Amino acid sequence: MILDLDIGNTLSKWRLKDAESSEIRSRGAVWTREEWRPGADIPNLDVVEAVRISSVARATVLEETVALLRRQVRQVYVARSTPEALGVINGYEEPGRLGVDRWMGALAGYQLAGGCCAVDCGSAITIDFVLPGGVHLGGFIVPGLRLMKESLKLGTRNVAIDPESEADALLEPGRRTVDAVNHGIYMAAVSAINRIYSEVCDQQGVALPMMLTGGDARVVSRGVQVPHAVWPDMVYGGLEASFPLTFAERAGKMSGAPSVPEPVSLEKIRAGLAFSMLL
Ligand SMILES: Nc1ncnc2c1ncn2[C@@H]1O[C@H](COP(=O)(O)OP(=O)(O)O)[C@@H](O)[C@H]1O
Ligand SMILES: CC(C)(COP(=O)(O)O)[C@@H](O)C(=O)NCCC(=O)O
Ligand SMILES: [K+]
Repeated sequence: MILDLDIGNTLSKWRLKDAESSEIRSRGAVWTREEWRPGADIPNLDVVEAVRISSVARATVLEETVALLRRQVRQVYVARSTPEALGVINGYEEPGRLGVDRWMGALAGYQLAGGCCAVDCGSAITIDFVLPGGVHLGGFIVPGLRLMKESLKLGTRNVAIDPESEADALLEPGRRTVDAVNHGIYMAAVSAINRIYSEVCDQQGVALPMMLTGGDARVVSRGVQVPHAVWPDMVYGGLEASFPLTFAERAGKMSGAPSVPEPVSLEKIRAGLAFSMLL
């Protein structure tokens, strides 16, 4: 079995993948914490022959996790943000400082679609751009839904936005604190994504396919007007592309990869921008 770890600032997600069939056997998430001890929530390492890790947690937490894993697992692969990988040129002045989850998302998006806009809706909402030739432009970081809610300190922290609620209901003015907060942070997130995407496509003269991932992707997706695909396992896709271990991965296949969304024309994006300027 292959154990893939996506350690974020809020949740540490894991996924067990069959090394022969490439089938996903199980998955889970535990709150990211300072020290890592295998508990009921981490799968039994006896069946694990390889671990692949994307982590944005503090270096010491990662080092400790890796040390613990190396004692029990033959192959441990730790993803790093590098100046170049798989045809993508890291756009950061200091490439190593780009969040590894963002780099994994960019690599997965590029392997799937070529040029793309990779949006990860987690503790933070990150928006990265890779041009058709593989040049990563860098990106934008916006507080995630939960962080925006917490920063308001209005006691609505535990009231999540209902992923099934109608999108346009979220466009209505809230008549209770929890609605005012949820509608507000939802609009802040989706407005930022829609506008940033349009501005960068306009600057670069290319309409890019957008992929959305992260724990809040489903909620945010309904408000994103840009044609896009939701790819929950996009960060894992970057691990599969970076450290291919199964037959399918060696053929470039990434689990759960969606079909590439057809972007709208550049003209339409520019018209939309011009219109928003008029408002
Ligand atoms: N099971 C869950 N427990 C807590 N938050 C969840 C859960 N599923 C989805 N979420 C939402 O996803 C967000 C965390 O998404 P995630 O992409 O895992 O963040 P990160 O990668 O920054 O740890 C939370 O802020 C919350 O809004
Ligand atoms: C921006 C992030 C905190 C997002 O992490 P996440 O929301 O997935 O927990 C992470 O990508 C990170 O720590 N980045 C390093 C700084 C940067 O990317 O510029
Ligand atoms: K994330």
